[in-house]
Amino acid sequence: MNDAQSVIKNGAVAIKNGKIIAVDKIGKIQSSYKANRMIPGEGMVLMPGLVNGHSHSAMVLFRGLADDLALQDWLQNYIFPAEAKFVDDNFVRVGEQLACWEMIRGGTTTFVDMYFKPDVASQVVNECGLRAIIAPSSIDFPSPGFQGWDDAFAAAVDFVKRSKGKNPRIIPAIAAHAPYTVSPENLKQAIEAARQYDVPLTIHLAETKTEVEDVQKRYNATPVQHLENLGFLEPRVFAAHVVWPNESEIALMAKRGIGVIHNPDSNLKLASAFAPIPAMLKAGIKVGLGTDGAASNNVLDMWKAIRLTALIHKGTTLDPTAVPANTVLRMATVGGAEALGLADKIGAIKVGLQADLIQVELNEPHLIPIYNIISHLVYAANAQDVDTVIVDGKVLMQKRKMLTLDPERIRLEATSIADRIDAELRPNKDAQL
Ligand SMILES: CSC[C@H]1O[C@@H](n2cnc3c(O)ncnc32)[C@H](O)[C@@H]1O
Ligand SMILES: [Zn+2]
Repeated sequence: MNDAQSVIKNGAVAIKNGKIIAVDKIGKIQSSYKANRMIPGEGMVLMPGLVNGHSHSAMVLFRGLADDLALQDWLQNYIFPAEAKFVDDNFVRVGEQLACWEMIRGGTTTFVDMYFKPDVASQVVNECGLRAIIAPSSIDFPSPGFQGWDDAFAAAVDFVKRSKGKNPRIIPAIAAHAPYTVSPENLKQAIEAARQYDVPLTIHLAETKTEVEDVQKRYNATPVQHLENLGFLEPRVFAAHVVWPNESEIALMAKRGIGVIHNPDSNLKLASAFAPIPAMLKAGIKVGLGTDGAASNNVLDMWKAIRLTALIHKGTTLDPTAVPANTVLRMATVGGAEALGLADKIGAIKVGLQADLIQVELNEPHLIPIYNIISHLVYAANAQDVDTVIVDGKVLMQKRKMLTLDPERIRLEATSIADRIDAELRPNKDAQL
């Protein structure tokens, strides 16, 4: 994922103080460096860790709770009520641990968490060793722990002020839910705070046709144009979904330099439609990939997002070259890093970048033979093939064994929370079965 997209056979990487200091053939690396620790890589590909640009991590505890619904019905009638009832510190602690376990297992090394209880989320991220943008989310009506926008937003800004620059792996950010749930005045507050504290800002944008119609009716503008009218669009902003932009909005997003995070699984499951990714890439928009939360996916599996991205746009455009394999792999790594404003730190195997790397095993039958490694990573590999995960030079998983989290304890705690949710939401579950 360097500029030339080079593939080095029998390569090696030297890491010092969490950074990549050399990339070359193994012979050259071994003759130039003496390592305290060597991680073997025979039969594996070493690649940059995956960048999940949009998730609501702790929602893993709502996985499978409400399927086969359209976004507004899903949110208003199932997810918001469940969040009001169950999301507290313990829910986020256990949910975040479960999400981090799933993401490390599948080779994600950086993720964006747009959710609640950012201090709890940050503690889990700090302990498990991943890299994250933690974006506590504000919305105009009551959300877990808050009455409405004012107190939620004040707490989010307080989190940003307290945590900025404290931990190089945790980047605080501002998040406003969406143009249909946040007033124009509050959207302006959000971008002003992001500017004042020099942090990223994320938002759900143009996700459904209903949103476009609603925003048009209320503000006499389509969603992206509405944000432009508020002076909201600039390179620190990255928007999730953007399924329904018109041509002039695509040009506008490119001109303003905002990032877009494509979430194909969620867009298909909530029947939102297909985002015009080929047109956005052609316009020069920085496009990354995300999973969205596990209540609308239902897994935090970037390989699934990669595969879907490579396939669906061929189908919608009737063009097999619409989004080629190397472009999709770029979107899942360095392209995502660019969209999040992190390309100076992560996304590629390049000297000077942080050592956020994964090893993918190539010995399973679905990966034999190998003519083209990029083809395999996009069209054939899956999360179970990830063998080793390294972030900032620290090994978080090796030989598929989690080194920084306790899966057995997480499984027990997650199951016990889910049992309580199930008992409250479906008291007569056994009778239904
Ligand atoms: C205030 S941001 C967190 C908020 O967003 C909800 N959410 C999860 N997925 C989506 C989506 O695809 N579109 C809009 N909102 C979504 C989540 O449940 C939280 O309440
Ligand atoms: Zn989302």
